[in-house]
Amino acid sequence: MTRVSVVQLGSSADRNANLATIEKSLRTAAENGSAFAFLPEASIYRGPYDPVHVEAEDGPVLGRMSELARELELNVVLGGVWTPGVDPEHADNSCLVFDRTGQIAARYRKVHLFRLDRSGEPADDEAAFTRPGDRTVALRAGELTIGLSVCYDLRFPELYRNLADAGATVLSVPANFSAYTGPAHWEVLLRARAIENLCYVVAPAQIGTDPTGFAAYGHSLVVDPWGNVVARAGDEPAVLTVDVDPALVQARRLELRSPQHARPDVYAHPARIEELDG
Ligand SMILES: O=C(O)CNC(=O)[C@H](CS)NC(=O)CCC(=O)C(=O)O
Repeated sequence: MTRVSVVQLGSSADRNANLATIEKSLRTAAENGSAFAFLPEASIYRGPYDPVHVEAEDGPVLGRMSELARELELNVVLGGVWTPGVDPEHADNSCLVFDRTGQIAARYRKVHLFRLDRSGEPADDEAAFTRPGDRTVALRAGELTIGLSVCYDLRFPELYRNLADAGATVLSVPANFSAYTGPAHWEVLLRARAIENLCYVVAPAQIGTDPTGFAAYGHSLVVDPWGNVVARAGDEPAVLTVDVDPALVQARRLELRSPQHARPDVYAHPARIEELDG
């Protein structure tokens, strides 16, 4: 068993205030006896893109995250933070994992960039200020293997199958999911990713509206490998603490072997199109 905490935040554009809230949440996670804390996307800063909010790994903000991980002896999965990308106008949206000594143990750069075109509203277009990543990343961490992703990645099941094939038993989906899509899509997609890969899914989320007017859905969730919701938050800040049992992943995968029954060799070819005449 590995105890993990999933943190729900309502981050703002005030980095110092966010860091103070993050610190409190991490202290709660450590007091609860967790080995891991999962933080949502945009934990450190949530607001309009500006190159001043791109964080260097050896800078003060990520340095503070590293110190906290070391002080609390807590592995910290920092959901999504802007790190230096191709140029100052295009950062990477990175998930960084700090181990309990404060070292960065894994880096994943968000592969799928969010775009939403609602009629009558300016498009949400993450690619305007973000460079997409091009590699999947899973982290072996004691008895768990954690597959990394960020927010909009949730809509792409192939990514999670790739992570499960690499041995992931826990899928991490830190989010700043929109309140527009969330009610219909968030829980359904998270539970589907758990069920189709027979993995735990941990999904820390943002709440509230950021200074750009983006309203987040909240409802952080932990799902077990059978698709059951084992913990859920509402629309308030929260620290959800659960025990994750990798033996349950193995047990369910012996009952139901659907991941092994996948036929990527078949899906590699376009469908044959038949015509119904008359
Ligand atoms: O801009 C930042 O600070 C960090 N990036 C985000 O918050 C991104 C782009 S706005 N949010 C999502 O991917 C939401 C996806 C979503 O809501 C859906 O798939 O329906």
